Amino acid sequence: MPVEEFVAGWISGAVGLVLGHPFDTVKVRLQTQNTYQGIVDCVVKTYRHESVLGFFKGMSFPIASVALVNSVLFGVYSNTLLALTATSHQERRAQPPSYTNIFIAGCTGGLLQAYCLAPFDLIKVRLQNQTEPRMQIGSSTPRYRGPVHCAASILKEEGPQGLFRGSWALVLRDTPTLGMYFVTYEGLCRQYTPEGQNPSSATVLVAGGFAGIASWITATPFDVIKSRMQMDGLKGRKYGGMLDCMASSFRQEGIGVFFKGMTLNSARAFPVNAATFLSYEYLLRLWR
Ligand SMILES: CN(C)C(=N)NCCC[C@H](N)C(=O)O
Repeated sequence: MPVEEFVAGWISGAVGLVLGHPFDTVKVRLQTQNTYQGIVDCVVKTYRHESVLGFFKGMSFPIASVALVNSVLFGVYSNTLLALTATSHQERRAQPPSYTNIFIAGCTGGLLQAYCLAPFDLIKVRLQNQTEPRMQIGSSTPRYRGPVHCAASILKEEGPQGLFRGSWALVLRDTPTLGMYFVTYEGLCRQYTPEGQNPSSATVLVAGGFAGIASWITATPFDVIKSRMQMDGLKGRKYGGMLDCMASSFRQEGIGVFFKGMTLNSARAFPVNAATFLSYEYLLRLWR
C-alpha cells in the first residue's frame, strides 16, 4: 500500500486547517448559539470579548487530529482508486479513472475519515463554543481547560459514546460530499489541462477551491445537525436523536436553519481546499 498519499494528506491537511480555523470558529458559534445577529456581529463580539485569540480556540488539537484525518481521507481515496483501477497516483494522468470510480473512492475515504474525525471534531466544537476570554483575571473560568481536559470530562460525564455524539450526522455529511469533492476536483483539472499532462498550480488551486465550495455547500445541512448533536449533552439532553434534532430545529427555526453557516463554509472552503490540494499535489510530485 503506497504511504506517500497518507503523508501528503497529513501535511496538506495541516496547511488548510490553519488558514480556515477562524472561519470555522465563527461558523460553529452561529450554528449552535442564538446570541449572534449574523457573521459580522459574531466576528465583532468574538474580537471584543476574546481578542484575536478567540478565533483560534480549539485549533491546537485539530492541527494534529485534522491532519491525521486528512491523511486517512487522501490515503484511503488514493488506495481505493488503486484497488478499483490498478493505477497509481502518477499513472492517473495518462490513464484517467472513470468518474464513477472517483466517486466510489471519495465516498469510501469520506466514510472512514468521518469515523476517525468524530471524537476530534466533537472536542473542537465544544472548545470553540466556550466564549469566556482567555487568561483574564476576574472573568468566569471556562468549563474545559483544554482538549485533554475536555476529552476526559466528556468520558467521565457522558461515557465513551459521548465522544461519538453526532457521528451519524457526520457520516451522512461526509460520505456523499467527499465523493463529490474528488469528482469536482478531477473534473475541473481535466477540463483545464491538456490530455496526459499534470495540471498547473493555478488549475490545482482553482479546482481545489471549487471542489471545497461544492462539497461544503451540500454538506451544510448535516453540518448544522452534527454541530447541534455534538453540543447536546453538555447541559442535559435536548434531542432524542438525529431525526429529532432535525425535526425540532426545523419546527423552531424554519428551513433556513439547515443553511446556517453556509456562507462561512463556502468562504472558508476555497482557501483551505486550494491550499490542501496544492500542497498535496506538490508533495507527491516532489517524492516521485
Ligand atoms: C464537505 N467536506 C466534509 C469536505 N470537503 N471535507 C474535506 C475536508 C477538506 C478540508 N480539510 C476542509 O476542512 O475543508
